Amino acid sequence: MGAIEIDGLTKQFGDVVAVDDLDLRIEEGEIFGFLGPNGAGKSTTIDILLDFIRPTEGIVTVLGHNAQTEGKAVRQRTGVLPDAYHVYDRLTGLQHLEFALEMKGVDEDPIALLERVRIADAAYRKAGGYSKGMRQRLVLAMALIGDPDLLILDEPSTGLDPNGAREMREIIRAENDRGTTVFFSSHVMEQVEAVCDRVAIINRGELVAVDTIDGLRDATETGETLYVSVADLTDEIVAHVSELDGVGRATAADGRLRVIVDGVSKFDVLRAIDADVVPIQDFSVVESSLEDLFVRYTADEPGAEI
Ligand SMILES: Nc1ncnc2c1ncn2[C@@H]1O[C@H](COP(=O)(O)OP(=O)(O)OP(=O)(O)O)[C@@H](O)[C@H]1O
Repeated sequence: MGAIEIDGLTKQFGDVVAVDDLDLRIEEGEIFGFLGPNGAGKSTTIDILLDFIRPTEGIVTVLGHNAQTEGKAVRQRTGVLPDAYHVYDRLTGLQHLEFALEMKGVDEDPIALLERVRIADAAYRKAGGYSKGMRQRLVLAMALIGDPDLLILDEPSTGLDPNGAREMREIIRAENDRGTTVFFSSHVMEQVEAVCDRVAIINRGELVAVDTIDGLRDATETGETLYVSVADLTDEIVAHVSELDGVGRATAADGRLRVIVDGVSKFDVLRAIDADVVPIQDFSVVESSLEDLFVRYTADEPGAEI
């Protein structure tokens, strides 16, 4: 049994197809990243997993329960960090936990939960004075009540500084070590690359890739990206390079050309850029990052940036 099984899921809002015939299976014990550009259908899919909205078509099973007919059983065993969450400014962190424990009818030590998300030292402070990252941890602590088998996190790194993002990764790993399956959506590619066993990329509601990050690299022609420095990089140069033979995609990145080579040798492409487009000052070849792969799978226009 997979932790999450999505079969033929479609969701339409009027004319908008938010999710289009999606099939996806997340195994128990995985840390799974769910990626896609703005409007790709991530939150809609998550809302269907939790039965906040109903699918137009398809069947979704979470922890062996039909998400639509057995939503209560799903929610009992699932902890959620929603995209938009609310904390009560006048209640302390501890009071939030006590309230949530009572609502769930669970007898656990609230301080231990706050320790797991590393804000126990702020237990007696009002949440109104918490930083964004502390609020996020507080909501995560509430999600951990009852030791859920599955954690669903919608953009858990939003608003966190690099230290906060690293600590969020450590918390995700620690929960996973306790046996929890983690399914999270994110735009922060480094975060996903550092922590996920597998990822799915969706674009315009459709699944475009699902694999390990190494698997995604292997599935692209070279798994490598060329970075080329030229004197004055303009949109015209990017467009011209995009049209060269053997160029899968060309974009501008930090003042350099980022070129994904498709089916020919990197040197042929470098030679063509130098001879036909613009003199090359310098170049480097790097293993494709998840961000490179994401651009490759989701950019609809040549030269488009994420
Ligand atoms: N309640 C709704 N009514 C109409 N259209 C909706 C509704 N909810 C979502 N959509 C549309 O469905 C598509 C998918 O939206 P969704 O929020 O699932 O994307 P997302 O991948 O979570 O995006 P983001 O990364 O920006 O949060 C978008 O075109 C969005 O406008």
